[in-house]
Amino acid sequence: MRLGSDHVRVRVPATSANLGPGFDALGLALGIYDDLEVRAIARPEVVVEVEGEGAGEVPTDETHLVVRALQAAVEVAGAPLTGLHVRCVNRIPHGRGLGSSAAAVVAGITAARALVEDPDVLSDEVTLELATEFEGHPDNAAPAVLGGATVAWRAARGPRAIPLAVHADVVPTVVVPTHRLATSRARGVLPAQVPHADAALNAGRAALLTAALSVRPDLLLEATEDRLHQQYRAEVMSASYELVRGLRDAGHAATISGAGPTVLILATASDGARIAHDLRELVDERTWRVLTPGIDHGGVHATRVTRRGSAVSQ
Ligand SMILES: Nc1ncnc2c1ncn2[C@@H]1O[C@H](COP(=O)(O)OP(=O)(O)O)[C@@H](O)[C@H]1O
Ligand SMILES: N[C@@H](CCOP(=O)(O)O)C(=O)O
Repeated sequence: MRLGSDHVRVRVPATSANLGPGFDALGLALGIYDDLEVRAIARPEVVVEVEGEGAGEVPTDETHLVVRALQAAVEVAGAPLTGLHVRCVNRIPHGRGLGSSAAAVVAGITAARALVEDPDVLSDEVTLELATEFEGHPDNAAPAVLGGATVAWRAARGPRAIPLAVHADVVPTVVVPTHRLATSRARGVLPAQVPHADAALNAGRAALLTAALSVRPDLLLEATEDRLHQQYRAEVMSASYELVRGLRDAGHAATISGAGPTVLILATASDGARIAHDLRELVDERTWRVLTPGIDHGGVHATRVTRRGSAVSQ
């Protein structure tokens, strides 16, 4: 296969995974975005420019996560690629449980999809499959690809995901700490086994959560109860865990976002603004940021840039 374009732009959302009981399965796309501009160049070199989150920290050569995912996808498509120039404007904080690594991987694959002649070779399913290989779990990649809320699972034929309707009244708030925690570390403290009663509770709550999110937001507090991962992770994110407990005791549907340490609160619109206001009063603004990003409904989006400067959506 040949390249169909040599210049594309990609916008990819942040994601909050788990949503409490839906460990490695449920996720929600948030209105915080990384923007990328990718050019396939004739010189055999890789140049990466990064502005915003991760600038001066992530590599700027072929080991950059976006480049690795893009190259893997181009290889799947069987298209030739000599060199790359990638410019990233990053707004998704790294290592906070807001799916920055999944966003980088999904953006790279989606850039490849827009660059190659036949984008169908890199369908949503192939994108999810490839992204899950990079990530190790599909729950961030699924909403990053599809937007909105998703249920993702691993089938014998590979990872799969379906969208989940979200009630128009559901409003996410995220409380983002300044400190980071690698997802690998937060996965490393999880036990190999959990009590059967806890597993049973989580199965019930995850099922309830799909209903609460879509038709019964009044049940979000009960539906976001979890005993599978958050209490085990408390030792590596004590302040976040305490904040979740305090918010839940006050009646709010708070959870650790992804592998943490960000805290996610799912509220109804009437409560959302008040919760964000109260949190801004409560937390130390030197160490926490309170954001109400809204839900992203479109998922990752790419445009081909033509020589005349006009763009064609992918
Ligand atoms: N936009 C990006 N560009 C390059 N690398 C990235 C990007 N986003 C994340 N990463 C890599 O992934 C790491 C964070 O991944 P992870 O620990 O899974 O946390 P998160 O919850 O933010 O996904 C970063 O430290 C960086 O190495
Ligand atoms: N299910 C995963 C989700 C990790 O999300 P991230 O945003 O922290 O990368 C987990 O809980 O480990």
